[in-house]
Amino acid sequence: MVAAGSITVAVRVRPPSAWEAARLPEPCYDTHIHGDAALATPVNKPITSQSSLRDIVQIVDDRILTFDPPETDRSKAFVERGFMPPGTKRYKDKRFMFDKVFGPEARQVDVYDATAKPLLQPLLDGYNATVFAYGATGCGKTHTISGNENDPGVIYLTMADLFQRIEDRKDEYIVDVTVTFLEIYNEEIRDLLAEPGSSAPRGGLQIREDKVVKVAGLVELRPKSAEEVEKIVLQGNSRRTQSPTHANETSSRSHAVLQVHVTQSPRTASLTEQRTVATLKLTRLLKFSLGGNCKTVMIVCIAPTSNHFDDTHNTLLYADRATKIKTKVVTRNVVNVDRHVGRYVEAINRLNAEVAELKAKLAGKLNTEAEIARRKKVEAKAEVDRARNDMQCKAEQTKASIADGATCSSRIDVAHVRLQIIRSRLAQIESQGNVDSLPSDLAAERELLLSLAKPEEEVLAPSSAYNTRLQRSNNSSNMFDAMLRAVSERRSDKMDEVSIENVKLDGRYHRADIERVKAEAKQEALREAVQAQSELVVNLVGMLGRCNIMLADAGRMLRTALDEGKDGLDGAVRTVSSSLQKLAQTNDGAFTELVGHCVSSSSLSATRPSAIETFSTHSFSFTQRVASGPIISQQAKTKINRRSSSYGSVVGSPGRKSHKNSPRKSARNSLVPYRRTSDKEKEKKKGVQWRDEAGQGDIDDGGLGPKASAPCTSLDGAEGENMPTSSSQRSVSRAGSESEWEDEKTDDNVSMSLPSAPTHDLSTSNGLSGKRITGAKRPRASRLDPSFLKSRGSTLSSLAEDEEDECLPKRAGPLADRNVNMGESSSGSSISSLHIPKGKDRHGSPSKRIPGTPKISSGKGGRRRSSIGPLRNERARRRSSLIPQLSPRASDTKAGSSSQRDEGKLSLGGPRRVPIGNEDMSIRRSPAKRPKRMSLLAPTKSYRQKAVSFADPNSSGDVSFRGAKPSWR
Ligand SMILES: Nc1ncnc2c1ncn2[C@@H]1O[C@H](COP(=O)(O)OP(=O)(O)OP(=O)(O)O)[C@@H](O)[C@H]1O
Repeated sequence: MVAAGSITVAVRVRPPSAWEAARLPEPCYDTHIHGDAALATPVNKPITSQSSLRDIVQIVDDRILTFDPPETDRSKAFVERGFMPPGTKRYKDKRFMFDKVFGPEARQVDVYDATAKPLLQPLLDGYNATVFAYGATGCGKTHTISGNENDPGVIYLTMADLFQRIEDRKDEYIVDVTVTFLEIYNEEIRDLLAEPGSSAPRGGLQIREDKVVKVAGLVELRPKSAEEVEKIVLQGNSRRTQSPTHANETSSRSHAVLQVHVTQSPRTASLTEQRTVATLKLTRLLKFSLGGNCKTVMIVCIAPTSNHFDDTHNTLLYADRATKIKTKVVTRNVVNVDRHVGRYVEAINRLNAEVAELKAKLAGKLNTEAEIARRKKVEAKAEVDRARNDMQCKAEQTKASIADGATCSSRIDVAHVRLQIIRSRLAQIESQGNVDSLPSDLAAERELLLSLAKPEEEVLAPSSAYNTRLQRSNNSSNMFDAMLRAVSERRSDKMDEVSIENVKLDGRYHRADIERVKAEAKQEALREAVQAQSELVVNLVGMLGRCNIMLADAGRMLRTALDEGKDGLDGAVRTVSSSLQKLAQTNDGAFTELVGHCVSSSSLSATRPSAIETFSTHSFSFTQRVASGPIISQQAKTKINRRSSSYGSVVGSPGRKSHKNSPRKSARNSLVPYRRTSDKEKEKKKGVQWRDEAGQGDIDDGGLGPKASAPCTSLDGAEGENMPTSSSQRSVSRAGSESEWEDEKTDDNVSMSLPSAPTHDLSTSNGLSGKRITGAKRPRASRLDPSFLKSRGSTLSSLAEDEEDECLPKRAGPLADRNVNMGESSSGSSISSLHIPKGKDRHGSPSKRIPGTPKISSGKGGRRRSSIGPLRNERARRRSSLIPQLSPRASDTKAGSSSQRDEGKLSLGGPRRVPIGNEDMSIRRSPAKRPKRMSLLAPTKSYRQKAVSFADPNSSGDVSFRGAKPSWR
């Protein structure tokens, strides 16, 4: 409800017409009006005496005007009004104030904005509104309300604005607009929208007044736009009754009323519909529109010149009085329409249509939302795929480089470790005095170590290829990390949280994958290094072991020859010399291949002290286990370190007290890192079993007796009684004793220190399995016995004969030559020995026992177990320390019998007798037996495939290491 108020009164002063302008004394207006109502440029004409008109309206501001203002020029005032007695008011000089005053220059839209426009919103809210023009003839009412095509008036501007607002609220309301247009002339009402010629009631249309004033029979039109309304108005105006007046050639002689009915109802209609009804437009007819329940605007039109002096004066007086009119409270026209049952169908249909319309809108909206969600999903997936591809491509690009870097890193680490150990040993050597005066062996070792260090130093050099590749790899790794970071943290409006998380996860996966590749590359590089190192160790151990055998045999041979007298000494010396020379050459070959340097060139200078004279023991110890195996307890380690001063103790072993008395055992233990404590008892037991089973056999101790030290001589050939008792010396004996190469098989010491290393086929060596005589305290058959060597093809003899025997295949490599005691002996020794009749050699000649060699006993009572036979009896076999074997099967233990031995036909199938030696052993008991032997000396299958034999094809057991060339650099 709008509070009570008054009629809004606005005054519009039209410009002077052309006629008026011609009679005005001076160009006091910017524009003037021609007879056709067009504005014309004023003519600057001088004030003349013919000027008969004057301006009677002076606009003070937008709300105040002065009617008939006084003339400031007194002479001119006298001319205009003549003599006026004193006290008489020559001019009206009356000031009026209205709600709005428009001057002649005001545009149509200015008038609309200040008058009709404020009524639109109340109209749509259900309030009545009326805009009407008031004024004398020819003062501009029609121009203001209707206007013309070129300058539409308030009606057009109002309707245009109304339809626009209806359009804006059409989703909420149903708005119905109807228009009627009538004129009132001579108290008769004529329908201006009725077609010409249509019948009209005599005396005009009738006004019926109930709650509202209505004209019966009026044509109602429903325009949909302002343009339609404009056409309606122009057409209606053309049908108005016109008659020229003195002031207006086209003067409308009637009052025209354009009524616009706006009915508005909400779209959510119910059984009771609430409608707002409002009516807009004009003049006398509008009883309820002027002083009733209506918001009214009166536009007062006046002429500016004295030609309409009285009309203007009266109009202003009337308008001034209109401002004093107080309207009653304006209420909103709300009508509750109770529908008739018959209209329910209409309402339902409308509602159904509305529901369908809303459903369609909702479906469209849902479809749109679904489409948007789908599109976002596709875009997010594309973004994720792009990120994944970026990471995948980069990972593929850099994986190889990063893996290569990891390999280089491992190799550099290995070189570090190697170089550290080499330098440590060098420091030990050099701490023993001036390098120029070092004994020849130390000097040779030093030179070897220097050569060994050289490639490692090259690897560690900052400009080395490994370091360069490592640096390159680090760069690639850094770039890869940066790329992962960038992609993982890439922000895109197209990706949701899940997509971002997926990309991050993918980044973490690639990072982990790269780490896996690096770890695998490192592991592989380290594995290769360990493999190369293991092969080297195995090869060197084999080579060194054989050297020791050679040296021990040489010492023994010389001692024996010395005991026999001068005749034998010369031959022995020559043999030993030749063999040692050969040994040194082959070792040099091996060293040259291994480290690129041989030991005999510079270190053996005449100025240096001879190693033979100066050597006492090896001065360094091994602190690392070479082989894998059970972890040695700290206590055991302590013992090892305390004891392991021997060059020969290449493998740490738990110390045992029995080593003091059994250097061979210590040697065995040095290759067996783990033994159970029960071994001790078994060793004792085995010591008893050295006698033959009949208890009649002599233990061939070489005359030294049970208390003699092992015949494992030191390098200077010292015999057991001269063996050092210190731990280091014992170690030397452990390494240097031939007996340590004997095969010892016990049930509980099968674990070996080098179980997986590709071992050379030492089992094929004639001396290690079949010919070695076990028993640390037993003097064994000397291989230096010329006849023995000749007949058995033993080490030194074979080497000595190598020079003469051109038929022997040449060793292709230095490491192959480390089988210095193989050669032809392996091919025939064990086999031929099997059938040696008692007292005869392999060629059937009567065997001649050489002093110092074990007796080959014959007969029951006097038979001695041969310590040099290709096959050993049970005791000998059980003491084979270097050849771990599986426990002999029961069948093996049953196969042999004392009777067989009594007959001198020692069978491979004898009790606990295991054939060790040539693979092509013709009397091999059973092929199925051989794979059972887990001998260190038995090559693994893979190694066999790699190995190439350079031995006599007949000596199938002589498998050299040529094929297993060390590659640890
Ligand atoms: N503001 C104005 N600007 C320009 N021309 C105007 C203006 N007002 C009126 N006129 C011109 O004056 C003349 C008379 O105007 P109009 O016909 O509107 O008068 P009226 O008040 O309607 O007269 P009647 O009552 O006789 O019909 C017309 O030619 C019209 O074009």
